[in-house]
Amino acid sequence: MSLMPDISELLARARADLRMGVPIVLAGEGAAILALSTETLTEQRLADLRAVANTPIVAITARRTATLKAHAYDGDLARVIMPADADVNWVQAVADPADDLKAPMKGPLRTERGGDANLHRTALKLAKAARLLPAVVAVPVADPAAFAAQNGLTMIDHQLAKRHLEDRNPLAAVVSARLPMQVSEAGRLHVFRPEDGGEEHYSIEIGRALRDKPVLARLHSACFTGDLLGSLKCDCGPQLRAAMAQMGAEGAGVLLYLNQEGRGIGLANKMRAYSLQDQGFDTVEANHRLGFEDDERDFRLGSDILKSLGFSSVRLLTNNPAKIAMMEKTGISVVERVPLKVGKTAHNAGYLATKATKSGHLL
Ligand SMILES: Nc1nc2c(ncn2[C@@H]2O[C@H](COP(=O)(O)OP(=O)(O)OP(=O)(O)O)[C@@H](O)[C@H]2O)c(=O)[nH]1
Ligand SMILES: [Zn+2]
Repeated sequence: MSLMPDISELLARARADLRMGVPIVLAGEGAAILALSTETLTEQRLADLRAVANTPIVAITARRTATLKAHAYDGDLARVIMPADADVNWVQAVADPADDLKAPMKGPLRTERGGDANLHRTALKLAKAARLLPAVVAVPVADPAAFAAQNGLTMIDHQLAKRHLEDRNPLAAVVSARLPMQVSEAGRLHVFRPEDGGEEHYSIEIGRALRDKPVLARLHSACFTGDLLGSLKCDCGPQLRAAMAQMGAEGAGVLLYLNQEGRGIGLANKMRAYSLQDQGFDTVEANHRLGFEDDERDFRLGSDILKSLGFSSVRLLTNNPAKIAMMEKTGISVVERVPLKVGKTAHNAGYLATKATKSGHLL
């Protein structure tokens, strides 16, 4: 018998540690690093890191590196060498594009060439999964197991982590209950929880959705600003309401409400992106300047939930061809694409046009 947490539980702990500003230990074969999120870094922790090894690296994604005009010798990421006198402000200016235009970085950034960046790559994936900026400060650490035990830190085995981060966490159906709604009195809300205790996702059944026929379905990614606040910057709120209205009118449908705020980067990062959009960057450029890809969502989640509810075929309400492709690839057949062309405003015309030209959305 062992009460030890497994790798998915340790990764959940590591995400929480990064969010709190506590370092984690990533142990690979023959090498290990101590890593901290740049976003939650303090001068004290930086000094502590330097006491462990006086050679901190700031790992950033190649997207962020391109904006900083540095070399990403590691391909998808770069290991920026910290000058001896660099402080937390310096680290945060590397990681966070908020002041890129106001205070361009002085001098070229030096990045590591050669050596192994695998541990840093995994640390960046963890920062993204923690919905933080994708940037970490890291130093090498000898004897990682003893170091983690002495300091009470979470230690992650790199090989296990790498494999686990590619998989998705199995979802458990937690509870479902009747929910009469304006669009249909026959509603039912199901709550799904990932095994690692991560963010929950919801499925809302409207009317009587038969399992042996294609169901009218929508995979809706959470948009706090659009869904709840009536933001005019996107089309999410009107799309959500139009999808539900159509399901109500047809008498059946299933709405998946996926907690993938900001195309999977989280609300804080989405607001960072909005602030860059006010500096003139479009929705895709803003994501890249922050160090993210255009879209960080995993739509396999949607097919997992549909399958667990017993659906295998859908009429999908979407303008996004990537959602259709992912459904088909993961065993849900899309017999029809039902367009959702609502919610165009003077504020979001540019956003919708960018989605059409850069992300292949159908206008
Ligand atoms: N990063 C980022 N996310 C945004 C921005 N505007 C909206 N979003 C997010 O984009 C997502 C939109 O999701 P959906 O409407 O489900 O997806 P879609 O890819 O537009 O596809 P369809 O609506 O199905 O056509 C939500 O998670 C929003 O929070 C933005 O400017 N930047
Ligand atoms: Zn939105």
